[in-house]
Amino acid sequence: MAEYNRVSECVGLITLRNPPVNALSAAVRQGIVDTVQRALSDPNVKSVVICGQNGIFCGGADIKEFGSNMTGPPLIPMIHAIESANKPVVAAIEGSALGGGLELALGCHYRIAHSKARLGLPEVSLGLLPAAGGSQRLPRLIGVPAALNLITTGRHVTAAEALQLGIVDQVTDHNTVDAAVKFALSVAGRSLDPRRISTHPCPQQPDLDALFEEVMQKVRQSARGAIAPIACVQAVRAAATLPYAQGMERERELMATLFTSGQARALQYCFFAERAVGRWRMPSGARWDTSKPRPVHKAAVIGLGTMGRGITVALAQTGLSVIAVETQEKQLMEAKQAISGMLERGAKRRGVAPALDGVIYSQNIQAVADVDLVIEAVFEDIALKTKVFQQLSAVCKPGTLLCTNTSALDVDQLASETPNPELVVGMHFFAPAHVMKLLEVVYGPRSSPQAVATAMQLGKKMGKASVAVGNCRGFVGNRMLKPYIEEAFFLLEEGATPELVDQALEEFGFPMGVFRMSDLSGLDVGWRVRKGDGLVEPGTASGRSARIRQGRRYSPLGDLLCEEGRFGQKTGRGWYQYDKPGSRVARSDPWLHSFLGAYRAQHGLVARRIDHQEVLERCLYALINEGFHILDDGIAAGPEDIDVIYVSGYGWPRHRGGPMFYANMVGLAKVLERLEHYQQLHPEVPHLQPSSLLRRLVASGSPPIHKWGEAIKKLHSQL
Ligand SMILES: CCCCCCCCCCCCC[C@H](O)CC(=O)SCCNC(=O)CCNC(=O)[C@H](O)C(C)(C)COP(=O)(O)OP(=O)(O)OC[C@H]1O[C@@H](n2cnc3c(N)ncnc32)[C@H](O)[C@@H]1OP(=O)(O)O
Repeated sequence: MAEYNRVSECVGLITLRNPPVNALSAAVRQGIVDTVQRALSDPNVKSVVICGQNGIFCGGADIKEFGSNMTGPPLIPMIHAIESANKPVVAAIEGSALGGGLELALGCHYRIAHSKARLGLPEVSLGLLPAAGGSQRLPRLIGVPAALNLITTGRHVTAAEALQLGIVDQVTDHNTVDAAVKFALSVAGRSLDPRRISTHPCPQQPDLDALFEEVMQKVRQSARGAIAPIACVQAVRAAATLPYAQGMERERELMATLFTSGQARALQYCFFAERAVGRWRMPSGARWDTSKPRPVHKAAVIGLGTMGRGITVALAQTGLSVIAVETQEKQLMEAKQAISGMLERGAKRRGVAPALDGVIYSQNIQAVADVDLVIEAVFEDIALKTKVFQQLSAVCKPGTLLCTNTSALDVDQLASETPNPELVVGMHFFAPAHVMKLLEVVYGPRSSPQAVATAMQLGKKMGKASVAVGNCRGFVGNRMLKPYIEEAFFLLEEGATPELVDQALEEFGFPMGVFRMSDLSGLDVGWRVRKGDGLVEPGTASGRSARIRQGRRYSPLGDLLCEEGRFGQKTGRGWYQYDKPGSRVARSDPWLHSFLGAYRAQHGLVARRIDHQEVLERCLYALINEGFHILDDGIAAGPEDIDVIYVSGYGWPRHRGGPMFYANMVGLAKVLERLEHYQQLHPEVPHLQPSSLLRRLVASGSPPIHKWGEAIKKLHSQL
């Protein structure tokens, strides 16, 4: 769909019409081909302007089409036809020009952008490269280093940066189409040869080989196994070293490999999953589009430890007034300094003024009387939290939403201790709360839809990937983490080392393996939880029976390390050793290896050879199996909720789409078969017992992930 009008007598105006982002669907491509042809064949038309409706130029190729048989005119010849036109074609860029949208603009002879527009080639984040000539035209236009940066990171640039880089010719604060029409009139009749980017050589670059080598090394390191960033470098290299036609051929070959790769499917799934989680539903039937959030202008944070500080910063950065409460004076002063520092650094990075005045500090809980929403972030102790909630219920104005940032305690129990349980939800942030993208919004049976809608909207305002989940031990993320960590402990007992387990997980794509992560977050955290659960016993007992607790296999390895004072990085010793407490570089620790040897001997365990595949299958399939239980219990509405939680909060490699998508890619029957295999070998490990949902899905023919909802009626997947 592209509309054609003649304006100012001799300018052909083509408007892309495909809400919401004017993606280049088959119909839009056909519309462009037809209207360009019409403009070029009209003798009264001297120049052409292409714009998009509703303030957005174009969000790129229609990603939804990638999963189907693509029909309609292909992009590349369409853009070539524009570039080789004998009348000037001007792109009027408002809103966004991304991916194929920018490639279309690069085929035009001139580009005029509104000052608020954003431009970029984000294909890499979808597992692709700019394959409608973008990888070949952009380096020719702005040079190899800048093009490499934009194409390998996929970052969006402002109009001002685009002007500085030479991507656009003019930036306007006024009506972009009017400016483009005026511009088009002014250039009518000029020679277009110098404006055809594909005919330009790439700007000369000294030490080209060294540059590509350096960038490739950097990209390989940060890609964690993703193939698209590497293909992006290869495509730009082709632009720098080959004639345009050959460069295009290389672009096509590289794209063909990426396009059919599982990684592109996974990354595109993530794109849609992140949007789908905003369309939340509760088992009661309450849903995002029928639940109106309450306005939140003023919020409060109670407790200014690490989490409370980060939450205060996240709230203040959205422009809210925040009352930050900490009863201990010394803590309050320290927190004020830390929060101000974080706000200042964040503002400097974003080039804005720090919201220091947005935060009012108080030692008195009465100060929160007129806020719209409170986030409690005191120590994880149910008695303390209950007391705080009771105080808040007495102090706050009627209707104030009471949120708890607990990561482990029972949100329903807390709600039941207040006179208005419908106003209570969990807002589970991840440390550091002003940086980490994930927010679990935890509803109980009595939470009102309005309370959930308000917390979800606030999460979105803070730029979080907010996922609504039901209340259960560990919610979604931590509940799935438990079997993953337990399997890693069991693998150590059976002969693995922390290095081996971590290497397998890091090669899979996690930024850190389970043991390095445990050292970072502190071994004492899990120890405290296990003590609370009555699982920790003195470490003198030996044999198999000493490793069965509460009727199931238990590994006391983490407890034994804690008894030695090895809490991880903060004590300089954990699963690894560190130069000094607080240092981050993990080194193999011979003490740990002999400790493991002695432990195995004490318990009559014989070390065996364990390979990466077993590590991955046991850790990941145990985690995935718990994900199926969570779906079956109705704690998550669909697999996309789990996947977004794992990709945004737990370091699951995005190019593998999240645990449930990964299970779908591996094949549900295979996951089931491997779980059954390990369950036979380890009958005392309940989390290896395949979930009945997994069995039912396999029995119903292992439908693809977006059809799980059809097979299992309880799911409310929004994919
Ligand atoms: C044998 C094999 C041969 C292989 C050869 C195959 C060759 C194929 C030829 C391809 C040529 C390559 C072309 C090109 O290089 C590839 C691309 O262009 S890929 C797309 C690149 N574009 C993007 O990544 C942009 C994605 N979108 C965004 O970043 C944002 O949506 C936005 C545009 C900045 C707007 O943001 P918001 O206002 O916040 O809105 P939302 O993000 O919530 O989006 C609203 C709504 O729109 C849907 N949507 C957005 N972009 C697209 C899109 N490009 N295609 C389809 N749909 C899109 C989004 O999903 C939302 O809908 P909802 O999911 O909520 O229903």
